[in-house]
Amino acid sequence: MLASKLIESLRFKQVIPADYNDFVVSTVTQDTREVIENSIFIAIAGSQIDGHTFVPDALKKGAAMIIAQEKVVSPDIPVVYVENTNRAMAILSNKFYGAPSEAMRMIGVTGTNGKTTVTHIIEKIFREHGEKTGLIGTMYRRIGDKIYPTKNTTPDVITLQRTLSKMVEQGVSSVAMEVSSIALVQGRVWGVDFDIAVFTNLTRDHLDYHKTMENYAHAKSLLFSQLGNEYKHQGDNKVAILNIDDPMGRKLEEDTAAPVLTYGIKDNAMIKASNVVIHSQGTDFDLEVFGEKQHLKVKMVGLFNVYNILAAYAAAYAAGLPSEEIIATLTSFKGVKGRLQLISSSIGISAIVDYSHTPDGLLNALETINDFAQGKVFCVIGCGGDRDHGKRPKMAQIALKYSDYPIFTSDNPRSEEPQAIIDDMLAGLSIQEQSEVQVLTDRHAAIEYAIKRAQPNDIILIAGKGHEDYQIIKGKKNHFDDVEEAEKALKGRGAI
Ligand SMILES: CC(=O)N[C@H]1[C@@H](OP(=O)(O)OP(=O)(O)OC[C@H]2O[C@@H](n3ccc(=O)[nH]c3=O)[C@H](O)[C@@H]2O)O[C@H](CO)[C@@H](O)[C@@H]1O[C@H](C)C(=O)N[C@@H](C)C(=O)N[C@H](CCC(=O)O)C(=O)O
Ligand SMILES: Nc1ncnc2c1ncn2[C@@H]1O[C@H](COP(=O)(O)OP(=O)(O)OP(=O)(O)O)[C@@H](O)[C@H]1O
Ligand SMILES: N[C@H](CCC[C@H](N)C(=O)O)C(=O)O
Ligand SMILES: [Mg+2]
Repeated sequence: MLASKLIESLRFKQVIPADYNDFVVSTVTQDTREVIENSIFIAIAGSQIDGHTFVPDALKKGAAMIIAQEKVVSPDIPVVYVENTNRAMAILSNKFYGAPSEAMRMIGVTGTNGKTTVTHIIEKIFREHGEKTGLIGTMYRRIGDKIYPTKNTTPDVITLQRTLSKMVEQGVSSVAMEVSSIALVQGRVWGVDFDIAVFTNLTRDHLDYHKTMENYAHAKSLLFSQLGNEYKHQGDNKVAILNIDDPMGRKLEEDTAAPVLTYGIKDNAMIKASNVVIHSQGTDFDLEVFGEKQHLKVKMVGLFNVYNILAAYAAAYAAGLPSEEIIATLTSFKGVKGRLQLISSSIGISAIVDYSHTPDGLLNALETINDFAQGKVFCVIGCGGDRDHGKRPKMAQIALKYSDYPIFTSDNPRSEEPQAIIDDMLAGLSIQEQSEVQVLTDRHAAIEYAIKRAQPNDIILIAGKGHEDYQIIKGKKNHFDDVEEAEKALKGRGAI
């Protein structure tokens, strides 16, 4: 595509010089490490560094045009000045990659907890329906069966549009995508034409970034306020899917211009679960769709997973898939790696690896385990470094209240001192309560300690890291896998 054609999509701009030599754009990028001959380099004011300082680097590597919002010195190539380079980046990358989201059914899932789980269930439903699917989220980007690594839950807008265009090329028709609050604020999904937007829940997380719960809630609401405002194509069928047991779900009903499909357990939702019975191997409940009831036995455990299942059902229902087909997938779905992942053993001691790294996630995981535990419950828990400090004392209180043996350890301390993070956790407890906690900064030692002390029928929840196969200590990333650690420790006790 010619540069002049591409930048036509930026309505308000100043191009200096106006009479530049046109060229065929090789790529659009915000990162000088990706600049090649004839690239357009977009300078972004980041949280660490100002991308405008990389302009000389971009020139050296062959950039042929710069998009900037601050004055830059570029004697040889044209500079396009815009008000906001983040917005320009969203517009340009969408156009450069041929607006791929418009060619597929896009399902965006937002909320504090459950995004990864819900997107995986949705993906599975559309796959079993016979479609080629795409998945974008915390664990990876997946096109059909091929997995690509990811840095962010919701990628930057260029990586996102590039991924979507690859999906279109490869025949993907439905995409399930996690949309994080941070991505919404940073405009990483501007220009993405969502058909279905799903809200799971809102509880405390990411306050290091958003500062207040109001900002955090506003961020989540952006997915819904962006939905359904333009009914530009005939047959446009936008739907907002909302958990109305969460006050934020009710609020979003007012924010969105799209038709709403509600789900929940407590209130009178359109898609509703009742008579929920949780056991260690699964959950039974009645699914009511507009009043029509049927009994379901699913393999996923826990009340929160009933919410995740309702959300996924609603998304597939909104897309017009037959109910029997959706239910067939829901009842066979075994769950997602690192989400209440059970490691049972021949000695009757079980470990459960779960990605609960928020107060609400931890509370849900422990309440679920307490529902079916026959013996004692151990809880190995730490909190991530360089993240919201406020959640640390809260998670400590929950671990103490809902487990018999809380063991405080490290999650990913990142740049922080491991003991300092644990001290923040302990600060949430009284002196008496602190004496009831075992502290072992080394996560390997903490898991081993819990498994060594456990008796048959006891359950050890290893919380916070789920699918992660690494641990970041003092900025260094080492291999670490909670499931492997649990299996090793169980073997050490004679389990086969
Ligand atoms: C705080 C934050 O959101 N940071 C994101 C942001 O980076 P940044 O603003 O810090 O960028 P920067 O390092 O200051 O660089 C500024 C600019 O200079 C450019 N640059 C930089 C170096 C260089 O040599 N050349 C160059 O051109 C960069 O490409 C960038 O355009 O933009 C980057 C590209 O889009 C993101 O990868 C990065 O996410 C970092 C890795 C991160 O940890 N983000 C977390 C907080 C996050 O986004 N989490 C959410 C939620 C997770 C969940 O709940 O599941 C997520 O969606 O992942
Ligand atoms: N609907 C839910 N409500 C509350 N807690 C949940 C729900 N679903 C999952 N959880 C808990 O939260 C943890 C994370 O789940 P999941 O990975 O699906 O969420 P996520 O929103 O993708 O999280 P992240 O923002 O970290 O990517 C799970 O391990 C579980 O303990
Ligand atoms: N998406 C979340 C994941 C946290 C996982 C936890 N293990 C940690 O490292 O804090 C974040 O980046 O805040
Ligand atoms: Mg996720």
